[in-house]
Amino acid sequence: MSRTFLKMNGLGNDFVVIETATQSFEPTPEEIRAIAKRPDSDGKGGGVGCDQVIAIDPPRAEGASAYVRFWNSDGEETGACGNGTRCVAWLLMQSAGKDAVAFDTVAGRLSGVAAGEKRVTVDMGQPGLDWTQIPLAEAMDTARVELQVGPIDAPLVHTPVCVSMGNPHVVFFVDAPVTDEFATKTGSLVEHHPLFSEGVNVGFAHVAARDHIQLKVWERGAGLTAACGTGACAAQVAAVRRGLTDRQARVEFESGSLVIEWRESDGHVIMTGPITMEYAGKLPEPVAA
Ligand SMILES: N[C@H](CCC[C@H](N)C(=O)O)C(=O)O
Repeated sequence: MSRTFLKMNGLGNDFVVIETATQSFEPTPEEIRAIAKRPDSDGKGGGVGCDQVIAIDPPRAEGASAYVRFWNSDGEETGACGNGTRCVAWLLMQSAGKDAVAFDTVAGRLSGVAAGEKRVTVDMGQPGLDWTQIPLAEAMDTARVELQVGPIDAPLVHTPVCVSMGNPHVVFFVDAPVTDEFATKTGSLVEHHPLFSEGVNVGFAHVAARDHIQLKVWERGAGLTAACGTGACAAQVAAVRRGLTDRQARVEFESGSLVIEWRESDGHVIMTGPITMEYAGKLPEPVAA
């Protein structure tokens, strides 16, 4: 029997969401890639098409409503997905008729609360700031990483900040919002730089005001996405570390904004933003190996 899924997005960063209480889902990287492949991306047909695939498994611990797994469209599993976390929190609250929920991921426990019509606030926990938490391949001050891209005497971007939100992020501060082409060219160079032992999500952040960042993210294993929730969290944490923004800021993508607070009291990063339910569908049967 073919498996059902929900197609959702957070500011256009889109997901295929599969609940596994009633259907099994233990995908190979090839199966993830087949699901995530954009239809007609290469004229050879495609799958559903998404940036990430998300599994909502039955809970494994007291107090959690579920255990959640994330995969990038390249087939690799990742530890966090902010926009996806808001979508999962919304689904779990809807099905329980509640306005608060907690669930577990490989990166730890996350909690969400309803924040209005199809809007969710998620506590993303504390950021990882030590080089071993990003992780980096060598000891370094993550607030001023010795890395630059482009000509030595006129680098395109340099001296970024690194932050882990359960997944690795490097944030370059830029004087003006960057184009898709710049983010693609530069981000794809940095994504697999040897300094980042597990790869990295690459953010280009323009601080427009002390409460306003304009951001574009080249995602590890997914490329340029319309928005990136953990990227927005990382950019705000990076900006506060550099003294560029106050503790709460609006992080704006071309597709819309998230509100991110790096809470002074407990160091948790709180993200608020919209979710979109697109449609329900059936997965094609996996090709027999
Ligand atoms: N789109 C996701 C980020 C996925 C991160 C993934 N690209 C990784 O390898 O860490 C978000 O909203 O946070």
